[in-house]
Amino acid sequence: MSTAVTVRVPAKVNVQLAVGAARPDGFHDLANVFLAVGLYDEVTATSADELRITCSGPDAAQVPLDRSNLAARAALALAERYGIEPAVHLHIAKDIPVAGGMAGGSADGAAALVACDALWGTGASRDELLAICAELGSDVPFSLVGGAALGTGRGEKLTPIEVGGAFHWVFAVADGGLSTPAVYGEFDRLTAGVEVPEPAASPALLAALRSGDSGALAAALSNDLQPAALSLRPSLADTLAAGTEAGALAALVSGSGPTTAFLVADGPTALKVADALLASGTCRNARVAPAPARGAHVVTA
Ligand SMILES: C[C@](O)(CO)[C@H](O)COP(=O)(O)OP(=O)(O)OC[C@H]1O[C@@H](n2ccc(N)nc2=O)[C@H](O)[C@@H]1O
Ligand SMILES: Nc1ncnc2c1ncn2[C@@H]1O[C@H](COP(=O)(O)OP(=O)(O)OP(=O)(O)O)[C@@H](O)[C@H]1O
Repeated sequence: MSTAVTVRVPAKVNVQLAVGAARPDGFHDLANVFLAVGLYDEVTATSADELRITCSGPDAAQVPLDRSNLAARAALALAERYGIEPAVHLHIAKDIPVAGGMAGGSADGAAALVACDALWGTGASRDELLAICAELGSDVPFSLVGGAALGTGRGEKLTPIEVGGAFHWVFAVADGGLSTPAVYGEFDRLTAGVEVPEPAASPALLAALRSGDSGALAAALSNDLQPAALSLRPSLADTLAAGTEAGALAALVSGSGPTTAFLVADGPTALKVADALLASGTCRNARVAPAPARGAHVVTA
């Protein structure tokens, strides 16, 4: 058995987020096309006397260090299932924006699960790990799987999607976060009295992913939460416009926001768009990231 295990886990962007009407349980049925992107957190699990969470990185002060942290919840869930004492120190090296709509907390949950599984030698099957992920949150199973996938139900039922090439992205990190339940609540308010169609994956979008065609993907991107995020944070329209003017093929809010995502033609254009976004003063930071990226995986054991 290892004494320390480090797991690397990517952020995500939703290249399509089709949202249905609110369900009786408060969740929304989705057609959620996830794409993992190369911005990573790393979670290191080390044996300790008791469960302890630490976090480093520029946004570390915004990350809870108690049992509400998704990494802690993942360790507790696995320990309970296998009758193990959750005596582990989980250190999160955080590079994914916090409360940014890029599934940073979900990523840490999936990474902690993989790390504790390896540290404790539980030997849980992939399906068992995925079931625990789904209990932790709607985005957590995708953080485990990575690549690209269609999420149905509340986003937790995954079907992998083949990706035929690399896509280049720029992410504009906003000041402050947006609460995911608040954005879904705003979606409900904006769609009150309107017939919300059943969410369905776009065939053109799936074909664009399969062929690796950036222009076709740009034409098919969509996010039903974008009007809600813009309603709560109108200044995001300026960021979207700045990236488009700088040469992005397309711009959209990442998931529930407030991070905005820009699909670009190639690596040099990505650097140019990132520079222009920073110079525009409409965001706190701009990050370049390739896609697709691998799901949660052990890097040192
Ligand atoms: C916006 C997305 O990031 C897109 O991938 C996800 O849908 C959100 O996934 P998440 O952060 O893992 O969300 P969860 O922790 O499962 O749920 C948080 C809250 O978001 C809302 N929620 C989430 C997922 C969903 N399909 N419908 C919802 O209405 C609910 O108010 C829920 O209480
Ligand atoms: N490991 C974690 N990292 C960051 N935030 C966490 C973590 N665990 C719990 N949280 C809490 O979750 C909230 C949302 O953080 P997170 O970074 O996951 O948002 P998000 O990227 O918008 O999520 P999503 O895209 O899945 O909706 C934070 O404000 C924080 O209180």
